[in-house]
Amino acid sequence: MNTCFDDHDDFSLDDDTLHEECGVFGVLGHPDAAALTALGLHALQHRGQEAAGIVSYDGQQFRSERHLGLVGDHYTDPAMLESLRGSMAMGHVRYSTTGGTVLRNVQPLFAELGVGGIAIAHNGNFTNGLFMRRKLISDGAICQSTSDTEVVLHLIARSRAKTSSDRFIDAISQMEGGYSMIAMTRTKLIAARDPTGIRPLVMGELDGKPIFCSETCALDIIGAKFVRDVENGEVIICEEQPDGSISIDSRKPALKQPERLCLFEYVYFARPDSIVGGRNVYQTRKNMGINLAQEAPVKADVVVPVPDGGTPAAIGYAQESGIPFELGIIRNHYVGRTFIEPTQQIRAFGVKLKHSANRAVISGARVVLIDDSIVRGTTSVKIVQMLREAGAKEVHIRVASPMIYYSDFYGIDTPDRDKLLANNHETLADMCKFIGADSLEFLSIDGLYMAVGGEKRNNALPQFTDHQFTGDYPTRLLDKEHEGEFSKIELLAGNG
Ligand SMILES: O=P(O)(O)OC[C@H]1O[C@H](OP(=O)(O)OP(=O)(O)O)[C@H](O)[C@@H]1O
Ligand SMILES: NC(=O)CC[C@H](N)C(=O)O
Repeated sequence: MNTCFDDHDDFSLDDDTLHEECGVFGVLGHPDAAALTALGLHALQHRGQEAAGIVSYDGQQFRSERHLGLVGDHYTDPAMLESLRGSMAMGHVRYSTTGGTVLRNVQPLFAELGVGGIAIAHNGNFTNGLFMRRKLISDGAICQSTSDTEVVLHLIARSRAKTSSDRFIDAISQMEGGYSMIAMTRTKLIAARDPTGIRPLVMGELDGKPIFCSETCALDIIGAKFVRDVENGEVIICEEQPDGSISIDSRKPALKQPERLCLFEYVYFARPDSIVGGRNVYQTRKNMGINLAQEAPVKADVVVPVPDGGTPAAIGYAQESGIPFELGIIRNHYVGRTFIEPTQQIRAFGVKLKHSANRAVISGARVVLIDDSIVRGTTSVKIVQMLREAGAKEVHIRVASPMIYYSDFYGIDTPDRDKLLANNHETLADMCKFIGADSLEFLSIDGLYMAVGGEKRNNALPQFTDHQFTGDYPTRLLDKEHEGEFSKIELLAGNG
């Protein structure tokens, strides 16, 4: 993870890591707006651990706190929450996809415009962000960050539309890629989801006041009710009226397209207790395990998950196969997610810090090891070795998603294609040999679709965004097509 230096703060589209996503939260009309936002962000922490920010509006002025680090590192301080006064607040937890981990890129981003102040927060990644940025800069724009999200602020500033919400709509209509966004003006809280609906965004309600957030787990933590998903291509504008009531206006500026939510939300990103696209994530992961047991059975003594990601699928596999589920690997919870570390060397070390074998279960056993996904294979190699050292007789790996062949450009930021295990090896047998397992099988794409949506993939009109597995990108990839042209831009060194 880069913390402050600009040699990492560039515009390269591919790096070595498979990043998380971001999480967004916003609330209007509640006296404890900032505290609710801090709690919501805490529930969304799994979506991004680099930085967290909150912006509030107290009727007179906007207040902002943006910090590198975890929500709990900063927003548990009562004085800090006290300073974020006002009944409207929004926040963001970040995992960078465009622009490094430096303070200037921490969201929400804020700008003072002709129409008043506006703050924006973004989960996703624009596939024409660098292209638009170059256009804006040549037109005189002065960029303060290296994040793709800032482009939206410039487009709002330049829009000829009259109201701030119309300007926001005008701005996002020019953007392509994946985005779930929240924006806040002096009077309005706005939520928007890209036309394909790649990233999730839900609407909730607490004491009659609207809330928007990336996942329902952020509603649960504050005791808010789930109202509905923000639809793909929808912009919802909430405004406090003089009598204290809140108007809610739904607009559909984009041409209607079928929704294609990203399958990786179900495979890995979303919290298991969240309801994403109307489906309980835990249940979809269990289904993946059930389908995997049907597709790739094996004779074994125990089903062992790679915790935490592999646990729900392992429960499903065990139930379907009749092989007992055991916690054969114990996870140290004081280590974060491992595939987000910057270098392969540190990653390898991280896996050891994180998992240890439970010898009492493993010794002398034929193990079916279940993981949710294999990206580079780092985790699998280490864990197989660890299980063998703990005395496992056989180790059979079963992966609850298909092989990953393609990079992501919508907010996950997968490693270069040549670092993906499936691209580095000709055959399944080669992969298995590299990992050191006795056998290796992946869930089929139809098995994954069935687990999530109950139907096989409709190849003519796929129900989900699944480019990691299929190479079928639901939007143009303009920045990728012009990749070489964006690499070097001068930037001020330092953290601010
Ligand atoms: O093949 P690799 O490059 O090693 O990446 C894949 C691994 O990374 C993820 O787990 P992560 O370490 O993020 O932990 P989690 O399951 O606890 O979230 C995923 O669940 C796999 O175990
Ligand atoms: N992972 C994300 O959703 C990142 C949002 C935005 N593209 C950023 O880099 O800040």
